[in-house]
Amino acid sequence: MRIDDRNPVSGNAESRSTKGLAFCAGLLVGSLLGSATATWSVREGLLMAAIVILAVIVFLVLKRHQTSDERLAVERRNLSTAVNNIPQGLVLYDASARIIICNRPYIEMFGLSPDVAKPGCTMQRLIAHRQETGSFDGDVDEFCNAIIRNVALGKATRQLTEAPGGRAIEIVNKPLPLGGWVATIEDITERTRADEKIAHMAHYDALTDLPNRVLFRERLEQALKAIRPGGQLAVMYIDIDEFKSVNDALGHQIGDELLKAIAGRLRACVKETDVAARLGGDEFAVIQTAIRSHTETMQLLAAIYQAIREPIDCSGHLITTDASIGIAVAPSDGIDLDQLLRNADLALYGAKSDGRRTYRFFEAGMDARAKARRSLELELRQAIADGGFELHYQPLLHLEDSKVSCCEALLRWRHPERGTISPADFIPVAEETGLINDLGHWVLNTACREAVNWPDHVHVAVNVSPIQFKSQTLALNVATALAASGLSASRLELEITEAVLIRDDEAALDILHQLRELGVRIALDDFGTGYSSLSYLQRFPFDKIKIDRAFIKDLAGAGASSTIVQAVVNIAAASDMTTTAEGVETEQQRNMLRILGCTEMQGYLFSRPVPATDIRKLLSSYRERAASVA
Ligand SMILES: Nc1nc2c(ncn2[C@@H]2O[C@H](COP(=O)(O)O[C@H]3[C@@H](O)[C@H](n4cnc5c(=O)[nH]c(N)nc54)O[C@@H]3COP(=O)(O)O)[C@@H](O)[C@H]2O)c(=O)[nH]1
Repeated sequence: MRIDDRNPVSGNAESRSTKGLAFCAGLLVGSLLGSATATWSVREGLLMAAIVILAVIVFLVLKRHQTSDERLAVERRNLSTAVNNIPQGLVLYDASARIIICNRPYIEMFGLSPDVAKPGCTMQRLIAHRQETGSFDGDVDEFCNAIIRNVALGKATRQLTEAPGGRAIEIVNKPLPLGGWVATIEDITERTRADEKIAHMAHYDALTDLPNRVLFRERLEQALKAIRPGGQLAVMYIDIDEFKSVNDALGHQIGDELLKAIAGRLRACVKETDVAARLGGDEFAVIQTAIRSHTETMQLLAAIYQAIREPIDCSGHLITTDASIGIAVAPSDGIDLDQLLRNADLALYGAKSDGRRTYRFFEAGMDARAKARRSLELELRQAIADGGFELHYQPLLHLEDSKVSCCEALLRWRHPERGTISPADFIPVAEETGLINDLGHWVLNTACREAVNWPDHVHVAVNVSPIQFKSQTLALNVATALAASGLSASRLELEITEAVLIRDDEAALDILHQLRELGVRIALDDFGTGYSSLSYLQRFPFDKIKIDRAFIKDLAGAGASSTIVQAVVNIAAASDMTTTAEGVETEQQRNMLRILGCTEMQGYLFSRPVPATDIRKLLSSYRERAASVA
């Protein structure tokens, strides 16, 4: 490429000194010739001397010129190297909009001909050449005139344009103090991509590529502003139930896969104008816009539940999942962004409090309930610290001979103001907060210590929450409680619900086997509620099935309860499991259970749960009592 051949460094100083030297030489020769009035030989000598001096001066002048030219050539080369090696394109225009310098990066950036983009070329011609070669799309004169106008006003301009290959180019034109201007041209493709990437990262979740909380709020803000009179939008907060247990049991990689799959399914559920976002962890959210009726929100909810509940294959693990969803609708539940979100959150809290796997629309009063629950949590912590709990025991009887075979330990909270609080009210809060681990530990130790006082053949049953199965120390705690109390392992029965086995939870199964190896008995509690899949019975060889009291209540009715109880009894017997009927309140129920072949009964018919002192008295006299009720 040829850049400006003219020397960017001024040559005036050089020529001034050369002229001075020649002037001095002329004066000297003139004065020598003028004063040559003496003899010829003298004149001849003087002439020779003058010639010699002149020759020396001419030599010196020429030498000086040569040195100056060489220096200028070096400077020109240096300048050329410098301007051609900066990463930016550079064009220096003079005041008449002609190129003084046009560097190589500029020519290469736009794929131009060096024969056109060279010193002396006008800006119009250069831009016209860019148009011919496809790197300029627009009106050449209009473009050039706009820059020239701004330069005349002393104003810098900045333009973004596209170079061949789709690269992003930024052109900055800066007027120079002595006229003309410099145009710097930078390929900002990578910088633009990096900026776009940073902007994307700031607004999208890295794992699922769904909008994150920041973008979710922005979109909600826009959607709220866009609500027309009579229009509505719904905000859904979606919490994946028991996600943590998947992470804990199967590892974070599987957890991530699950979240990605759920994100994909949510994305597929919403329409283009809606938003599906991941707010963090297992929290997702949806904005449903332009709703015309409540039915539309119900339809979207149904679609979301169907999508989430469909089993998901994560690296060979078929995971069944579920969700709690809280919904707030604008404008009825609030038109202010934060208020609407607070209400959706309260609705979610309501769904979780009602046992999860369900949805709740925001209702006035939810705030008060949430506050009450929070204060319950604080009081629960205090009660654990103060020892505000006690265990009651409810006997289980052999249906055959009415002998007490076991007593179930049932937790009671003696609240200083509210009296005894039912475990049904505080166990869910204890599970949510993780306090169940401390409580469960206390129950286990207290029950074992109590049971050593009972007749040897009477077992003690202790409820174990699914949350306790997430702790790696459950089997160790059980072993310690047995050792500390001296209770034989075979007298301890642990009651678990199917929630422990609801996932493909190998870790929970491992713990069950560890417990079995200790010699304790494992009972499947509340059978008949929830999914009640018979596959749970195949996955672990339980010692006992406790049939939920809902079936016992309807035993004498026209429904299918007795058929179901019979089926469970048969399945259990075939696998050497015993059966306990829960909630037996009448003689009729007891008689039917005997006929159906059930092993044990538990219920108010024989005894309500009673304090430890009462159970001791009851056990010491149970022979007589058994005889009297038989
Ligand atoms: N993880 C733990 N859970 C516990 C613990 N202690 C109790 N619980 C669970 O709380 C739920 C409610 O228990 P509770 O209010 O004690 O109710 C028990 C009995 O009182 C009740 N029952 C017994 N017989 C009858 C009857 O004839 N009729 C009737 N209406 N109710 C009756 O049943 C509850 C025992 O149920 P189960 O555990 O399924 O055998 C309850 O789910 C407890 O499990 C604890 O320490 N840890």
